[in-house]
Amino acid sequence: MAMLNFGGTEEKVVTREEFPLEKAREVLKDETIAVIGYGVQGPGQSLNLRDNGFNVIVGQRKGGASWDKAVQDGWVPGETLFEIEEAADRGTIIQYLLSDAAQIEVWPRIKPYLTPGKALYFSHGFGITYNDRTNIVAPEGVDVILVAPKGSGTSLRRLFLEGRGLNSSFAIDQDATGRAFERVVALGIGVGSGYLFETDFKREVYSDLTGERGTLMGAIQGIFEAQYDVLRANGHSPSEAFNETVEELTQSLMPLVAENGMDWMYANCSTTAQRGALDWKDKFRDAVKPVFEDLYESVATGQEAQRSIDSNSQKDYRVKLEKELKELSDSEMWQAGRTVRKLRPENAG
Ligand SMILES: NC(=O)c1ccc[n+]([C@@H]2O[C@H](COP(=O)([O-])OP(=O)(O)OC[C@H]3O[C@@H](n4cnc5c(N)ncnc54)[C@H](O)[C@@H]3O)[C@@H](O)[C@H]2O)c1
Ligand SMILES: CC(C)(O)[C@@H](O)C(=O)O
Ligand SMILES: [Mg+2]
Ligand SMILES: [Mg+2]
Repeated sequence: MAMLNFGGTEEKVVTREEFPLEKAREVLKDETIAVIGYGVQGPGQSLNLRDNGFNVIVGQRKGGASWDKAVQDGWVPGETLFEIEEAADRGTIIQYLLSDAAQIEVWPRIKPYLTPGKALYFSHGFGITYNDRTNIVAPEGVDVILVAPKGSGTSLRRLFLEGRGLNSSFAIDQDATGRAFERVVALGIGVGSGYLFETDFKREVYSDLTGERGTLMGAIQGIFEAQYDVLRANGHSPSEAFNETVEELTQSLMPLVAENGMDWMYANCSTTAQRGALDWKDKFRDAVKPVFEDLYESVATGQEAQRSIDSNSQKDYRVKLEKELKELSDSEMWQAGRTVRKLRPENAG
């Protein structure tokens, strides 16, 4: 592992230069990787692994949309696509990529196939960290490892096809074979990661739950709504409110921030924007920091995990969820967004 300096703190990371694909293929040459679940991460990881030359099979319950998608993606029933139990039986590495709620339900059917020497792989620390609530406890003889891509499975695949990669964290919870490190790093490279940084299951789940509830999704939507509503309440048109809140951010500023950092953006906007952004950023930070502290506390006490488990186990949860998602989708802001996206020159006509 390479020691790199991240703003003054030294961290151990794995890069593709140091651990190239050929090395990953060599490490996993005798393994069968069974990807269980073909939802969002399942397709991204399994297709990248397959295209990278690894021996991959998919396990998915038959008869639903995910099974059909797997067939469309070239997985062949009876050859590379199986029911969950059969794939778990055939795999030497079991990538457990069912939804976190389904992992709890299906666990008793997976456990018998975790014979000594196999590896159990997760992309989230949820099941293991909160095992007092999930009952997911791996047998002693198996490696328990994690590669968590920091982004959607959809982007993992898209970036791979563009010759790019999403960064991932990796962790080892149990090294039964002495090979857990080479296995986890080889898998991290194989699924199409950019660089890999080290974590443990608990820190992965705490940071991931914070991030998705915070700046990645929860907080950003809250900020969008607040600004959009204030602009609309003050007589601005939906077009003006949407462009000033979302479209400019995603189309113009964030690609520049991705390339160069927000520090560069602050140095490369108008002097008027620069003065205002410098003056207002601390007010926003001070307003939301207590919310982030509450959020982290709620993650650390297990309250967020319990809420997710309880919600997902309700019989009518799907119906209620659809209703909540429809409200978001029907909001004026996201309706306006659909019109704005249609009007992008690349989509128009
Ligand atoms: N969605 C992402 O992009 C993303 C990103 C990073 C990490 N993760 C983690 O990866 C793992 C997989 O997440 P996902 O979002 O890809 O999952 P998902 O919600 O897309 O579900 C995956 C599969 O689970 C199957 N499934 C659901 N309920 C089932 C049941 N009761 N019995 C059998 N199969 C069932 C579905 O058919 C689906 O194909 C999770 O641990 C998640 O936290 C997801
Ligand atoms: C893609 C995210 C939000 O990063 C992931 O953590 C998830 O749970 O879907
Ligand atoms: Mg997550
Ligand atoms: Mg995440």
